[in-house]
Amino acid sequence: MGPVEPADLDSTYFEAAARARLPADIWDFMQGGSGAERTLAANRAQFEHCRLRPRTLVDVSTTDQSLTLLGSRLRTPIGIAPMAYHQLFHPEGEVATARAAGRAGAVMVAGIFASRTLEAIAEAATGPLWLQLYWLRRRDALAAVVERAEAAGFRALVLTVDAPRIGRRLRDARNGFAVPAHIRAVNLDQTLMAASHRSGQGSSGIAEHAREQFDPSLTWADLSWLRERSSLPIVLKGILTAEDARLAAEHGVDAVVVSNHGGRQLDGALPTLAALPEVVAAVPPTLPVLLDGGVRTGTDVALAIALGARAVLIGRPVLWGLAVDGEEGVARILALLKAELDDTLALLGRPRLADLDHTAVARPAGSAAPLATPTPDQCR
Ligand SMILES: Cc1cc2nc3c(=O)[nH]c(=O)nc-3n(C[C@H](O)[C@H](O)[C@H](O)COP(=O)(O)O)c2cc1C
Ligand SMILES: O=C(O)C(=O)c1ccccc1
Repeated sequence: MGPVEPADLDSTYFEAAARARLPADIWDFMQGGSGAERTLAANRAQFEHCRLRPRTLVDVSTTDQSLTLLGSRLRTPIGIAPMAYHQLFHPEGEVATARAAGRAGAVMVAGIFASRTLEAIAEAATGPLWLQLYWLRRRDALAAVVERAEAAGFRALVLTVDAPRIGRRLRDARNGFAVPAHIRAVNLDQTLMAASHRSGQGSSGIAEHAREQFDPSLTWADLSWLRERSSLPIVLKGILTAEDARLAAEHGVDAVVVSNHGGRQLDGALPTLAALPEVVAAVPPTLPVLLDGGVRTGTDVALAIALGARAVLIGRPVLWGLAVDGEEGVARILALLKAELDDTLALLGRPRLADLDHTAVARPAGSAAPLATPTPDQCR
């Protein structure tokens, strides 16, 4: 056998290759964060800051990264975060992403701003699909999408709660970013979408669109509206505090995603890995907590799971893979992350996900002892 494709040794190749292929404004839209991009950087920095405590002389001849999440069997805790308009990155869009997710045995969260129909995505998928929602002023349009998702076989609804409006994305404002006319959020009534395709004054088409169509009056009391319309599990995405985690549990949600939207919403918000322990501590142990934001390696996945996440979602690297080689590119990204996680589990002496607890994480700066219990300041 010859040497392995250097491309498949880590995800940075895909990042560079995607940048070389994409128009500069689409690259900026994808890669960028809000404001000074402090939270975008902090998500990565927090993972860099944490260290693992490997155990030895553990039988790791069999490793296992499979799990059951909201009733679905998954071959990996690494899933695909909801992202708008995959056709910006490849002509097959979400259909290619769904095929790759199925091949990996990974969950895919499709976005309400998907550029392919829910039915086409479901047709292509061979693994579990969840649908992400924004709280639209047009509740009839939201209800229609929920009904179609349920009919198409989607298995959970993921309501994004960190975007009553779009964050100040300076790159998009400078570029006057607008979604190209031929790429459409086909699951929504086109009469609602016009603003997305025009660049606004000192703002992007997406920000203008959200100002028109997103309902910023959403509160906890509105969750019952969604409950009444669907029997699917409900997941809240964008929880960063113990207070909101407690409220989520009290309101009967089925899971939460610790997320700051990949540093694209509130700049200055805390990094997700730092928020994770307090969220985990605030909810019953049976309530799954997921995390996204800056997860780039198998080590990152293991750190998140050790600090209490049941699974992680990957954002931008999936789009790098999609831009580089469609379904095949996404499949390669997922295979790479899974292989890295498999190596991490073996070398860490924790061959199953259930073996990964807070004792696998060291305090920073070389301190050997784990904290007795995970606390909000663990590995800060
Ligand atoms: C291009 C792009 C589009 C996104 N669109 C959505 C969206 O429509 N809905 C949503 O809830 N999150 C959206 N997100 C946020 C992701 O779901 C996720 O929280 C974030 O990308 C995770 O961070 P990471 O990219 O560092 O992995 C988007 C992110 C990117 C990069
Ligand atoms: O959520 C996002 O980050 C995002 O970029 C977006 C895209 C389209 C509509 C709304 C938000």
